[in-house]
Amino acid sequence: MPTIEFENVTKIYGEDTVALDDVSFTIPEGEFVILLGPSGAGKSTMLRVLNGLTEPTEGTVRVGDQEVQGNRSDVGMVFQEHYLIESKTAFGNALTGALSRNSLLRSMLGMHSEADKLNALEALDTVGLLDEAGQRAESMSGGQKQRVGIARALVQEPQLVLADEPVASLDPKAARDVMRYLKKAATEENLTTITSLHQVNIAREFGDRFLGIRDGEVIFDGDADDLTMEEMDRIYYGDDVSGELTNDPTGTNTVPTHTAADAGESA
Ligand SMILES: Nc1ncnc2c1ncn2[C@@H]1O[C@H](COP(=O)(O)OP(=O)(O)OP(=O)(O)O)[C@@H](O)[C@H]1O
Repeated sequence: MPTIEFENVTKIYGEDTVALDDVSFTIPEGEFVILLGPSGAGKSTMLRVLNGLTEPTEGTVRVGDQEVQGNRSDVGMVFQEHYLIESKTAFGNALTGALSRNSLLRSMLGMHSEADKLNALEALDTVGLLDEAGQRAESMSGGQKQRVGIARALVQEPQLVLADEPVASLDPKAARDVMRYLKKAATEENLTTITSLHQVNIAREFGDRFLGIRDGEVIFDGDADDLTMEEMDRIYYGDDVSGELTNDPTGTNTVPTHTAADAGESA
């Protein structure tokens, strides 16, 4: 699996919306990285630049020794919405991950190779859903559907996995389950994985490394021990406002998305 490298990457939307501001970092192979930051900080843009859906205005993004140019089929994506085909089984949905490797005709005819089928079953096993392989997506829980989404990404045989708020719409227990399986898959396959998350406590449990993004800049780069509550305050509320997270009465530290960034201060 390749190293990821951002070198002085800037992304400006339209005339003057600076989503990424001269961002540089390197992620070694197999690392499980979590992006933290308020709404509008630039996390999704970072993921989109990595899978080639968005082109940087300046700078270079490399996966391995190749510069990212255009959409990549070797990146496994997991989204907040699972985008499963509800009428298909878990197995059928996982198999769609093989589409990018097969011809359109073969795919339309449902002619999947034995290797693809085996891959799909192994991927479902990895996310703990082998017994549910024959169950239709429409009858699965939100957490199970997200795990099928992870299986589908694994069947793609990706070089890296990017997950954009994969547990945002789940309750805390289901969210932990999904993250546990995502981490397990990444560890078993030594997959470099980058996930954006708003649930701070869940993030701390699973991340090897955290990048704190604010106003398009990486203002924190460290592990769970470095990620103190003061650092979290700085990432989510900036240098001016503090104490919001440290005083969180619920103890869940699920970061509200209605931060200053929403009010347009980051644009
Ligand atoms: N397609 C686009 N066109 C114009 N501006 C955009 C576009 N996509 C994002 N932006 C702007 O770029 C900035 C960064 O947005 P981005 O979606 O990357 O943030 P984010 O950290 O992922 O936020 P969230 O947590 O809400 O998903 C914001 O100011 C946003 O409004």
